[in-house]
Amino acid sequence: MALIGNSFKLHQNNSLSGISRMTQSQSLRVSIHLPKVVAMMNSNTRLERNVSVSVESVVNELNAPTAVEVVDPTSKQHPTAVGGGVEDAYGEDTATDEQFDTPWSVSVASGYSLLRNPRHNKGLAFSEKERDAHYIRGLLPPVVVNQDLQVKKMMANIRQYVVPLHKYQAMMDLQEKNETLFYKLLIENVEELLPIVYTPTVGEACQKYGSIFKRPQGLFISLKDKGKIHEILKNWPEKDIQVIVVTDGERILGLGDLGCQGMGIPVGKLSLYTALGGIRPSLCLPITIDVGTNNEKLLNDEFYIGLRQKRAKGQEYAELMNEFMSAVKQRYGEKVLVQFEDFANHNAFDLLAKYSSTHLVFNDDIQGTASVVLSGLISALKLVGGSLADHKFLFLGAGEAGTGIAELIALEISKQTKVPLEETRKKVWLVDSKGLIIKSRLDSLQHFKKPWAHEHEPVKELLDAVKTIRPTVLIGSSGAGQTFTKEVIEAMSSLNKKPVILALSNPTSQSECTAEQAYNWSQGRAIFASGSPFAPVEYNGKIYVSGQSNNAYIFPGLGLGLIMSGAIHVHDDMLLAASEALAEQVTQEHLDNGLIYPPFTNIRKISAHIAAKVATKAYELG
Ligand SMILES: O=C([O-])CC(=O)C(=O)O
Ligand SMILES: [Mg+2]
Repeated sequence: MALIGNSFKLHQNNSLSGISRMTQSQSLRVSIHLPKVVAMMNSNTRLERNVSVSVESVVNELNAPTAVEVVDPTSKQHPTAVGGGVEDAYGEDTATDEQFDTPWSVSVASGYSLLRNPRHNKGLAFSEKERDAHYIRGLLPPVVVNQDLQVKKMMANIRQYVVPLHKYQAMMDLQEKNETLFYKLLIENVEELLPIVYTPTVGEACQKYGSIFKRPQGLFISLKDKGKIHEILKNWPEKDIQVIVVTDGERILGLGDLGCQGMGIPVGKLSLYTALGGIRPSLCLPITIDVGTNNEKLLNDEFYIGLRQKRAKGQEYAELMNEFMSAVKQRYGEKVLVQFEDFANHNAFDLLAKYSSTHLVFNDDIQGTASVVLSGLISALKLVGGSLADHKFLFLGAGEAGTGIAELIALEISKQTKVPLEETRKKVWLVDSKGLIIKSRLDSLQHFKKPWAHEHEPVKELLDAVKTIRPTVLIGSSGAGQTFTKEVIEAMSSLNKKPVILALSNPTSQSECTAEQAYNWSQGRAIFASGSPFAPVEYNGKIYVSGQSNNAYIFPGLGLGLIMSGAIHVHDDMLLAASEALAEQVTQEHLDNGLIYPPFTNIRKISAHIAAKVATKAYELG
């Protein structure tokens, strides 16, 4: 691995792709040295042989937005020959494509076009020398400013907007004009800007995507493109792609079917891959698969940007997805990571089951959310006491997030106690729209709910389920806002000294309860976290700061670890490793303040830790 053994070299070429494979015996050292590698990816320094990197530099370097290629000089191949996520040192994963087959060629922008190229434009930060070298003298006013001043000005502009959607639009405009500045802004102001480029504002942006649409972002693949998907991938200007986030827009956050307008989600998720995980933007590809929408409002909206037809399903849907998945592997190799995002339950589980053995895929809503919640629970145990096995979990919502989290909890208990999974699942109960999931409902249950059907009398309402199951942990994954009522939280508080309450649904409007409600109704005793952020709450003269239980803590680091290690499959143990790595970042001070997640301000360091643990696990797994 890059820096181990001091026999490697870093080139200033903005890429992760040169990280080469390691043997299994080296895995121990990965866990120690990987953060250094992560740091190096973000530095612009050219490191020659025998350079050692201090641990402090990791944290410093993580704050620089651009990435650097890491190359193993012992490898014969040049990094540009890479087909997938890492250098193909063993010739295993060369994509079957001809690489130079697009009908146009890429040239380095200069002059006027350089100023209109978001990837290379620096605006007023171009130096005198650069203005001469790139033929832009005269195209800019004389002043030369540094990036810090640019950040200061942009933040002042953004703060002037009162409406979050306007802030979102300003951020998207910046991404279109000066990508480097966009990421610097996001990295340096992560807590302030995350709610803008991500949940909750991105939800509203998707709802209004057609009417605020200016320039296309990402790649749109629709039913009309059947048989041509591979050609379409070639139209994308970058050939070396390492992460794809794809949606079909059928279940955007808790907002339902937004069809083609779901594109805001892959775009937002991938900007976090860069800002939170240090992955170079050009390696990231947002994709929306448009198979129609069942959202009547959108179908009748004159500004709707997608296909005006009902959703394709069954064979037609499966064939398009299959063509897509094959084309992706053919074009980018077996090490390209595909993150499924915001698919509806009925497709999400099937797609994951179908492609997890042939592709490097994970479903963020099932697995990413599970990993972040498990991590929060590991930390919560330090506040409430006991081991996971001592607790009882009740979910409202038995879809992707609910059953995904439930399974990871049961798996972790099983690992800790050596009790079979079938038994540990009995610690976990789920309520769906028809009530408690129980044995007598087995025949009519969707397949992903069946493992959670335990022996019990029918219970219709959540409140009654709380009273009869007597959970210590209540988790909302229903997509339905205001479902943790005063009575529900009071019941949880009468059963538990410190009830653990997680209201995971996004955006804020869909949250099962607000932070204020959780603290007020539990008389300040709840250990609370939510999917979308809430401002601190004052209760009885004390300030309560709640954590954000959102998969954004996990996917950038998980993805980075997968890419770095050259993994070709995602294993549940990697998700467990990510959970533990995140929980390790929660300090006593955080816990003393009731926080079960570390603040987002340190997210790049946190992602580096997660990546290191995930990569270590990948090597352990062979
Ligand atoms: O996007 C988010 O904030 C978390 C998530 O995956 C979802 O709610 O679907
Ligand atoms: Mg999602």
